[in-house]
Amino acid sequence: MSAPETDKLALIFERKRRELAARKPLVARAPRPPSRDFAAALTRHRPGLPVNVIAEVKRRSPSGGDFPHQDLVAVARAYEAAGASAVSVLTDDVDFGGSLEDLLQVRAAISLPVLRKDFLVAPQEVEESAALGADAILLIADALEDGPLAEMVAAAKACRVAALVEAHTQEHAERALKAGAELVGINNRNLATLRTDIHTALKVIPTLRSRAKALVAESGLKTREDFAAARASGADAVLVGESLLRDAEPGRALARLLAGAP
Ligand SMILES: O=C(O)c1ccccc1NCC(=O)[C@H](O)[C@H](O)COP(=O)(O)O
Repeated sequence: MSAPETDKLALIFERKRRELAARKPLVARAPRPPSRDFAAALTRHRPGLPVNVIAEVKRRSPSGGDFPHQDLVAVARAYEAAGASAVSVLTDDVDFGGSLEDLLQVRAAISLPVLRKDFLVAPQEVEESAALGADAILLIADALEDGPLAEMVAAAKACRVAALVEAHTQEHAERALKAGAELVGINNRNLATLRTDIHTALKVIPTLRSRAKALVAESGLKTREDFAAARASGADAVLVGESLLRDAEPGRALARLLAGAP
């Protein structure tokens, strides 16, 4: 494996640290809106649905290149109509073509809880995300040391924004719990090599079931069988982006998966 491939996550985090050091603190332009309950959306039992879905919007990704849908608000509205439980918005610009403005616009257009999916490196960014109106943030255990991870989980609790703490291995999932995480995501994508294997989540999630408030299987999920396997492993929700965004109609693609049609 080439160095850039093996080091993708590390490179993103190095860039994020440089960006944070070079900018001024973000100030919200409007009062923080009442937050929407992300944890409840992940754990709500919805009869007839295979699993709760956090449906993702992004313009591109390092592994997937450009996606055909650039109007993220329209896609998010279609996800809501199709039965998504929450929406994830990539706010990283360089690798995903996103922004905080996207997050605000998507949130204003729908009534579901919205996850800020980014590569946050410091408690300041947790506080900024909450002030700007994110209902939830993603933290990546594989890339954060124990101290900063625990500080960021604590910052999220203090400013009442839900923290979904993601890990790619059992070891990092244990670190996430030790840091105080209540919502844990197992990412099937190895963020060093970018390859996905859904068995990653299927193996780790059952070991966490009694220790987390909600569990999420992330990345590489494409079929209703994948959804059912994630649910059977103990996942409350799945996080799905690319397989929906490759469809000419992402909302219809989600509705088909939730309804079980081929
Ligand atoms: O998706 C990438 O290429 C990627 C590269 C480097 C860091 C993170 C990356 N993706 C973040 C995610 O894990 C996904 O956006 C998310 O879990 C949805 O996955 P998918 O359904 O496979 O789009």
